Amino acid sequence: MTTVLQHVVRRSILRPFAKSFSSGSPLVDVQVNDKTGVAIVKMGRAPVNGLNTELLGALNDTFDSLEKNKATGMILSSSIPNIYSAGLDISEMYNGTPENLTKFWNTLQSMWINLYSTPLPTVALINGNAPAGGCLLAMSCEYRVMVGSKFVIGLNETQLGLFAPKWFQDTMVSIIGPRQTELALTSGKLFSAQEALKIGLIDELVASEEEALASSDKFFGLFKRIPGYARGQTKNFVRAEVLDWLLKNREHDTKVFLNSIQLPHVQKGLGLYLQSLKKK
Ligand SMILES: CCCCC/C=C\C/C=C\C/C=C/C(=O)SCCNC(=O)CCNC(=O)[C@H](O)C(C)(C)COP(=O)(O)OP(=O)(O)OC[C@H]1O[C@@H](n2cnc3c(N)ncnc32)[C@H](O)[C@@H]1OP(=O)(O)O
Repeated sequence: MTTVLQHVVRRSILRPFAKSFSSGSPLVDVQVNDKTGVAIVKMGRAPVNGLNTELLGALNDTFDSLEKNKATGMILSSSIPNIYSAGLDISEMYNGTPENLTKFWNTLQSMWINLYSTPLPTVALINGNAPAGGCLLAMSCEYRVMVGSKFVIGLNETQLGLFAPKWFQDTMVSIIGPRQTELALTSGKLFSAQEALKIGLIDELVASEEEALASSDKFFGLFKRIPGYARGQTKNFVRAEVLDWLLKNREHDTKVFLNSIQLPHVQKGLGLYLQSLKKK
């Protein structure tokens, strides 16, 4: 039997996410809680939320609009069952022209800079697998809640014959430290939910989206009495080192990406990996 309290709690979690806010893209759904001002942003690019130029651009525009429209917080999640994001869309990196590869990489950099540095409090509600770029999205938020114990998360780039760029690596170092990051990245480890919780890569593991929303509410509640400017500046200082590297080295980072990704053996590896995914 549902108690009155359970009913009230359930209603307060589920009902208020009613006001839609157009992201301007069919790939990103945004609902703003009209009482709290918290936005829930759901990626919805079938089949696996592969991060292509279009989805990355749509996310970037969404983050901008939420800041401009004075949202009070953001939950980044997915509307695709069992998938948070499969990471960068490999088809964008396979056989791409230098122009398209550059545009793709620059859009990824801009999206990350915006997400990582937003003054809004951010929660990743990880309701599916989150390899590589999917893990980067989650790690760039301030708090990570995974729903269900069957999913994996991590930077598995070396398994594809790639390496995670320095800013991906630094983002992980800032969460689980250099020792665990080195171990995880050199082996391309995908952590189970339990392992991720133990190592601190996620903050909570819950059984349902309802619980995850309640955890997010609790996280946002921490800042109720904290002036936004003080909170934002503090976040800036904590994140400055990781962020500044990319801000100062964008061109160099793009060159490293372009030069490495176009190497014949790297392209061959990507082609084989894509084929292996399609054969499954
Ligand atoms: C040495 C040189 C280095 C250069 C270094 C410079 C910079 C670094 C460059 C890049 C960093 C890379 C970051 C990345 O994010 S790479 C992406 C890594 N992602 C993965 O490895 C995940 C792969 N996918 C999966 O494991 C699974 O798909 C899944 C997410 C667990 C979901 O499994 P499920 O069974 O539900 O789905 P399918 O596997 O059947 O997939 C459905 C469909 O989607 C296609 N697909 C899956 N993932 C991707 C992807 N990342 N990109 C493009 N397409 C993807 C898959 O092929 C299927 O396609 P189909 O046509 O068969 O429907």
